[in-house]
Amino acid sequence: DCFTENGYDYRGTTSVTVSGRRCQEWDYPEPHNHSKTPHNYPEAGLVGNYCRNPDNDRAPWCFTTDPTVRWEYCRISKC
Ligand SMILES: O=S(=O)(Nc1cnn(C2CCNCC2)c1)c1cc(Cl)ccc1F
Repeated sequence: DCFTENGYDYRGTTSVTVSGRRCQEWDYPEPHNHSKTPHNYPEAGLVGNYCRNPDNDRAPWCFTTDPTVRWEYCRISKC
């Protein structure tokens, strides 16, 4: 799949980052405790560990399950 503009409206199911790391679940604070939770951002589609752009960055991203890498952009093409 692909994302338009900055992916703010991306609601696909990719959950892999550009480096191939796995995305952390948005509603779980491990390994990275963070403020981008489904509770705080109910309109952002923060479901499972799917790549999203809740803070209007330049592309969909996610926190990673690697404790040494807090977040990364995702492996999704621009449409
Ligand atoms: O919980 S967080 O969202 N973590 C965080 C750290 N970097 N990012 C980037 C995510 C992609 N867009 C740029 C910020 C998010 C977070 C946000 C802010 Cl404003 C401050 C502290 C913090 F912990």
